[in-house]
Amino acid sequence: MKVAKFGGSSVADANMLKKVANIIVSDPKRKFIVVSAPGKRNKEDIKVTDLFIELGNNFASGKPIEDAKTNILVRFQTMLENLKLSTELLDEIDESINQVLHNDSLKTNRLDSLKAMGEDTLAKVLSLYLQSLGYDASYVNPKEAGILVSDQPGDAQVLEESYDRLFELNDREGILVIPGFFGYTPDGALMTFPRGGSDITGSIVAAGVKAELYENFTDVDSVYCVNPNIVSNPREIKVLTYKEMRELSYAGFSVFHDEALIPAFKAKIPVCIKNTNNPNQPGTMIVSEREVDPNTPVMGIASDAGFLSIYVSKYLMNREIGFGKNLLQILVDEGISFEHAPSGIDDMSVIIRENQLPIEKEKVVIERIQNELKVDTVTIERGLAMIMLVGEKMNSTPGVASKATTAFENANVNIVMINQGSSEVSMMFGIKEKGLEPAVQSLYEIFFQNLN
Ligand SMILES: Nc1ncnc2c1ncn2[C@@H]1O[C@H](COP(=O)(O)OP(=O)(O)O)[C@@H](O)[C@H]1O
Ligand SMILES: N[C@@H](CC(=O)OP(=O)(O)O)C(=O)O
Repeated sequence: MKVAKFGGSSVADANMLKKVANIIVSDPKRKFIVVSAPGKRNKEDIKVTDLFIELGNNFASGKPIEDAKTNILVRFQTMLENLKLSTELLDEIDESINQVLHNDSLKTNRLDSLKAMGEDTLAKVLSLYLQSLGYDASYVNPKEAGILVSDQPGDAQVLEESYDRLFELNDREGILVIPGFFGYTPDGALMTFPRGGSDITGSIVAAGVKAELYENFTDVDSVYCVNPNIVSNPREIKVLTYKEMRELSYAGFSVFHDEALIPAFKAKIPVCIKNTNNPNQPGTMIVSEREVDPNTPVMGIASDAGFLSIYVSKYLMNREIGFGKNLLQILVDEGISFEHAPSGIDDMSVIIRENQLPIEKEKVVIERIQNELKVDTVTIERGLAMIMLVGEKMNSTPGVASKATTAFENANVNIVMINQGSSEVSMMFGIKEKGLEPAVQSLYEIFFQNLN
């Protein structure tokens, strides 16, 4: 049996849901269906999850919630009407919103309960639609499915005991439609995964039911070796390893959530990324091992903006036992997670996502580093972008770094930092944000343009 997950773009409106239903029923092995909340119908549109977040934030700050609520209800109303389904579900959404907003025991995870309603409602809509077409389909809530998670609002992690519970879904008849993006703590509290986390649900379900394949349907024919919004018509990737895909997603390939690889990887379930608008295309397979073409040691170029670097220097830092630990401990104390920490003899940089260290918090962090670590210099540089080259055999192929630096030079982009990943499959470059697009385009040209 297969697990098929449909992302926000695949369930954005009634027309897309018709395509989704056709895909599901065209293969009887597609028994376990995981869905996102309706995503953007066009570039200017707003994702339903973002509407729920707006509603929750407005409520928390005492602002009116009516506009966001109306937008959500209209979105589902249009969908239900175009699918010729009853609109009774709208009263249920309205009622659920009110319950969540006025139940004080939900204070710590109220936003999670709201965010989850997008996927929850969509799963109900899709199962009703499949039933209206005459198929045996049912909505299965993640609690009923057995998805147990840690008590971390907006950042939940699956608990191991989920997998045995999920396996029991194999005994159920018909097509099972499960909302993605959330699970429940053992105490019964709803928690969401990080943003984009329906991919994670799909992977957990695939591992739990021991699926033969996890199909992840999105809006592109395949994973490309570079973000298609930066380079037009880039080279398609046919096969990737889990490790390569995880590195690439972590560093900016938004097509698949980086945390979604692990459950599938551990259970050895192959993943296939496919296009809902073009389902007959083979898509991209993600597997344990692949043959390496010596001409393409670099499989992909990932990039992301919105980073900052804390640069610290101190004479004889190399001789001071525990310096790195103490620096990172300050970040732990301040609740800041870091991404990379390249270091030299007398200096060390810590790369952090800008949203982890808002300007208001900067002063405290700098003062603590100065006072507690007695450093010579500490500076913070914002507006950085990271570019990651990824490929399983990249680091045993001579000349990759030199080709990459030539590409930066050709684009006239200065490299602020270089870090070779310890995983040996990636090489990272830090640059100023404004150089991101020219640098990525130049790297693409040097590594991929002349390949067939
Ligand atoms: N390297 C890449 N290959 C394919 N798509 C990419 C890549 N990098 C970024 N993307 C973007 O990811 C999008 C699909 O991811 P996402 O919007 O999360 O899909 P979904 O709505 O299915 O969850 C594509 O439309 C594309 O713009
Ligand atoms: N709807 C959630 C979860 C998700 O996976 O969405 P999408 O499939 O649109 O990336 C979000 O927007 O974060």
